[in-house]
Amino acid sequence: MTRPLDPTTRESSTTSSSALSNIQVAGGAMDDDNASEAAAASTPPTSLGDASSIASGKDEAGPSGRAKRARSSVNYNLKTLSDQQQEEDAGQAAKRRSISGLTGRTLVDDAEGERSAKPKAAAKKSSLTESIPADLPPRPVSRQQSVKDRVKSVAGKVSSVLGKRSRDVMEAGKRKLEEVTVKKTKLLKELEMGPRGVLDEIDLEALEEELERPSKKAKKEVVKEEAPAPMTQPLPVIKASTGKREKKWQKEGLYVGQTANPDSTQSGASRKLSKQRPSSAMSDAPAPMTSKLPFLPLPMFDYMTKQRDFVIPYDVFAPSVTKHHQKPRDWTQVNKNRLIGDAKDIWKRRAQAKALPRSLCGCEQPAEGEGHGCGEWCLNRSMQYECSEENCLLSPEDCGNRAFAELGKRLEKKGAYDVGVEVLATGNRGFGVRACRAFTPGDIVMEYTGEIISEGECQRRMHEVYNGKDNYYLMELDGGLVIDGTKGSMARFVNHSCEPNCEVRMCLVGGTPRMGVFAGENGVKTGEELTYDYNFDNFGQTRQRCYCGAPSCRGFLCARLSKDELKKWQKEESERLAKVQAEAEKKVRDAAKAKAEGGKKAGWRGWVTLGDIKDDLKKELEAKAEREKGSVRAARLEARRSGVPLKRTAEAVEVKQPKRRRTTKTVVEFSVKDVVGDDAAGADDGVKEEASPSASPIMAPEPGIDQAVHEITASADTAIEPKDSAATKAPPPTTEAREPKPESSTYRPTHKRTHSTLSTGTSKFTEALPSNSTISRPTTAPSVSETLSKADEVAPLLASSATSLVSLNEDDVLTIDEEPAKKRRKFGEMLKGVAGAVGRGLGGGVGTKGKGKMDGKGLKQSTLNFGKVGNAA
Ligand SMILES: C[S@@+](CC[C@H](N)C(=O)[O-])C[C@H]1O[C@@H](n2cnc3c(N)ncnc32)[C@H](O)[C@@H]1O
Repeated sequence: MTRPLDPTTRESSTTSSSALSNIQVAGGAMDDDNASEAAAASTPPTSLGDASSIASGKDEAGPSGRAKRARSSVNYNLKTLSDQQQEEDAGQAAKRRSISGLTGRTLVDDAEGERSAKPKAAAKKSSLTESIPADLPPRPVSRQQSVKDRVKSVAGKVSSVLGKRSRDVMEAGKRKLEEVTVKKTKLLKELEMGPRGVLDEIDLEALEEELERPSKKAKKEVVKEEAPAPMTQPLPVIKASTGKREKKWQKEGLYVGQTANPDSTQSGASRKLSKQRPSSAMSDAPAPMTSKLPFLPLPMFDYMTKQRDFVIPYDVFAPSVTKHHQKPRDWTQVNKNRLIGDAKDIWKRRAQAKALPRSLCGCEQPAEGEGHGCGEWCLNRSMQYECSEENCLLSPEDCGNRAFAELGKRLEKKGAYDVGVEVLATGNRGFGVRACRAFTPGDIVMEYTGEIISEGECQRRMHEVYNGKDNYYLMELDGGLVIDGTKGSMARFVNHSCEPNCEVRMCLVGGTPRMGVFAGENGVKTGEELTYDYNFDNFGQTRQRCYCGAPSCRGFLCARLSKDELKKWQKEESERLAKVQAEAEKKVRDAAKAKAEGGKKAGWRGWVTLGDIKDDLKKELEAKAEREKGSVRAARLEARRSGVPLKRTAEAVEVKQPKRRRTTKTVVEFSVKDVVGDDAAGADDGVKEEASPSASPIMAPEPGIDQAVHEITASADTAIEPKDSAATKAPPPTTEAREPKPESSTYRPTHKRTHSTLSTGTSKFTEALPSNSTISRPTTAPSVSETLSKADEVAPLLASSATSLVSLNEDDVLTIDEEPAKKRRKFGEMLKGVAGAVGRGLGGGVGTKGKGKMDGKGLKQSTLNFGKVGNAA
């Protein structure tokens, strides 16, 4: 017969209750399986034999209706144990109670106390006892919670604390429970050996606490176990702290934080969806997804799970950052084709021959949302005709084969975005073209325009005009015609690539062939350099290296070379390089050799070594002395030295003095370079003459100044003639011929000047000189020493009789101005100064620009424009 179990009795204690009975009750409170085990295991050995216990136990268990697993080794009869319990004397019970430490009082006292404290419970119990048949032993009531109960409640607490977080926490609790069960089993085994109050040794309070507050280690474990299921996108790597907080930048835009492989985290439906979604040719962005992110997904990700057309509202346009960068110089931009020379005839003939009746392409109107018509199968398109009103029934909006018309409309707007391209310098390939907007596959980017020439003209230009140039802009058009983009559109700057993003196609627009640069099959992104495959069979005379940088680069601006060709080329190239190197080395050796020989001729054009000048000077003085041997001049000089006057010849006496005349202003300008000589000067300069046309009576220049002016201008004049010409070799006029000169006698230069009539003879001062007339700088001129010696000679003469003031302007031009006699001396001084300056230049080493200031003492601050003077080494 079963007895109803009042839950309150489990907590209350009766006189008959004991520690042992507690165990029994606790066993009853457990689930069925454990109950039997616990009951059996927790029952202490009886005084009865084990066999009878087992037998009676079996008998008693039957009616209770509880499933009891038979234990092979030991089983205990609860009923027997209960009876026995009742028969135990109070002393024994009190002893046990005191051992248990649950209360300090004896069991009897305890029982009595409890009875008085809980009369209701006792009354209830008595009523219950009354309802129980007398033959049944009173049910022992536990006054203390069983170990298992407590463990369970602790586990419950644990799970209530952490349970919501994870099942794993529960698992941890379960493990603890098992541990406790093991401990308990051990304990009961010990009890089997005799009651030793081992139970009391278990610190249940501590255990409870331990379970309530898991250790740090346990916490860590829990956190570890709590970590969410692995995500497809690896979590950011946490670096060892450097003590400094580093900012973590997001690498990309919208898709940051998404997994790299959305499939693994996507639901079946969204996986399917993402497969259906067409991958954008223009974007590398991963497909949107909803994954188990550590944070809530942004709203846009929700939108992205739904399939819909996605249109970027506007094309991204990057205005040029190279606006002020280097721009091509020799480029005349021409945006329309121009027929040149015989190309016109070819064009006409071609037009006549091709004047076929046009037919309609017959393409159908595209359905709503289907894009453009006149696609791949358009008849016009396949024949390289552009559709127009004449050959296509579709509207311009619906037709997809009107590239040039579209381009025309775009360019009409003239905006930078509409043009969409810009020229910029590339690193190693000259100029190139960059897209400053995106172009979808097949879009026309620009037209290749220029001069349309015939093939014959093309060959001629190649050999005569562009020979030796690095860049050619010749593009074959059609039917023996070529577009020369030298004067053409921006398309001429498009470089070659072995993996291009554009292609060049010819199209007949209204019967006229036009070349266009079209975006390739992958389109063109903003900022990309436009390229197409030149596809040269042979690019110019030499093979040019290709610097396109594509992985499949062919290496050269030509069709791919065979292995043999490549080997041959490499051999030739290495030979050529070796030759160039040898030449360079030879030059260096020669220079070193020349330096070792004393620096002679070691310099380059414009440099004169000191040794050269000294040698030249010496040689020329000797030659001059030789020339003048027996000359009138030599005689005169000798006469001066000796003090014996020179006897004048009859011829000389006959020479009439020219009539003195005065001009208001006669300015003769000489370049210092003309004075000091071309081999020293090295730059173009002129000798300017300026004279007032109005002649006024002036003093005729004295023979001395005439001679001086002659000498100076002669140095310029002779320079126009080759040095070895008869004029320069002719002996100088005799003294008799020059001083005094007959009025009619005029010194005429040995050559005709076309642009200037610088007067060199006295009578010529009467001539009206064109104002600012200039004598071009001679290409060859007397050497420095020649000029210097002349200057030395001329100076005293001028000092005594010159009528001109000579000044030197910024452009190293000597200006001779007619001035009162008191200033004449200065000319001589100046020339001396020139000589001095030359000397200083030689000593100082550098004289780069003819420039000077003159004061009473001579030329100051002079630097002479005959290049660098000094030791070239
Ligand atoms: C039609 S032009 C292109 C524009 C040219 N870069 C310029 O500055 O005028 C062709 C020339 O550009 C150079 N070039 C073009 N593509 C090149 C490449 N991939 N590698 C090396 N040079 C290239 C070659 O000198 C070639 O002769």
